[in-house]
Amino acid sequence: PYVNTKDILEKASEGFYAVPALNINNLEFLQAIIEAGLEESAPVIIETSEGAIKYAGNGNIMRGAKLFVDMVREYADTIDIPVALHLDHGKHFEYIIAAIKAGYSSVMIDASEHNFEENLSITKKVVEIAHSVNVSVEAELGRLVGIEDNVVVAAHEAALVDPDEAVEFVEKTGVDFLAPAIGTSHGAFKFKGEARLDFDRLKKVKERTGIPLVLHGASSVPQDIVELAEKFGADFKGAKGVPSEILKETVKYGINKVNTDTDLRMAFIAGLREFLAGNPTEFDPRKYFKVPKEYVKGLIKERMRLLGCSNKA
Ligand SMILES: O=C(COP(=O)(O)O)N(O)CCCOP(=O)(O)O
Ligand SMILES: [Zn+2]
Repeated sequence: PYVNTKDILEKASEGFYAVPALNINNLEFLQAIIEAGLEESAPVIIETSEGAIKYAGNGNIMRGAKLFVDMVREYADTIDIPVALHLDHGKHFEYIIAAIKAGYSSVMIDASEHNFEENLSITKKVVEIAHSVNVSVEAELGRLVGIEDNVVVAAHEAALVDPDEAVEFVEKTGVDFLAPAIGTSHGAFKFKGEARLDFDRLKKVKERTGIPLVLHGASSVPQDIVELAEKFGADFKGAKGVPSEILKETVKYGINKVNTDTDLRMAFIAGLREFLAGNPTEFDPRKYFKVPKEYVKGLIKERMRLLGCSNKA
């Protein structure tokens, strides 16, 4: 069934596990995600960024949002695992309102580049609107910056979440789940040196707010996938993600939604490059997208098990 993201995440928070939030831009990634959820009997959170909505709607925001709601609802209403659709990194009202109008389960208002007061007032406004039509809301405190080479430069320190602000922020905005910046960053090149996240801040935010928490920039960038893609012509030199054991630690300290996009992209491109190299005569997308989808599905199933949401549907 199609559910509210908040329902999935409150169960995860109570059960001390996490659910991957999986980004889509097209049909194939959605298919891989749904199949993985069914095979793992796990709850599924699908999310689309503003860029994905623009891409699917060819620039028409309402069309893009409606396309994703229709695709996801058609699947969700015909299977027995809970499925939610979330707007990821909503920064502009036209996307946030379009997502709410189209029928998204939840929206993120990402006002983290503003100062605390402005982030708070913008988030409060979105929560009032979204809650009036039973849509749940995610917000972000602090900014996504890698903790470079173990030296947490003062500037980065300032970018990380301030646990003292988190309580006031959650109380005054009524936000349903929160993304505290603890040292991750988007993409495949997250750390130059050793991967390090600020668990101390994470623990404090969880203790003080008690609400479901979100980790952005959480992809692991598995080396075997990187090597497979490079074997068939990719150049991902220096790619490094969040090691699995560190990801597991974040769940222990209160993370319940784990944003995962880069890993899906890496699995897909590795599978696609491998298949195309071995099948020069193939030109049917239903054939040449099959192996990439299998790689994406396999990675998602592993991640569901790592995060503890398998058999939690
Ligand atoms: O936190 C993440 C993904 O983190 P990852 O890169 O570690 O997978 N996300 O919110 C996904 C952001 C995708 O945005 P866009 O479609 O504009 O590229
Ligand atoms: Zn993100």
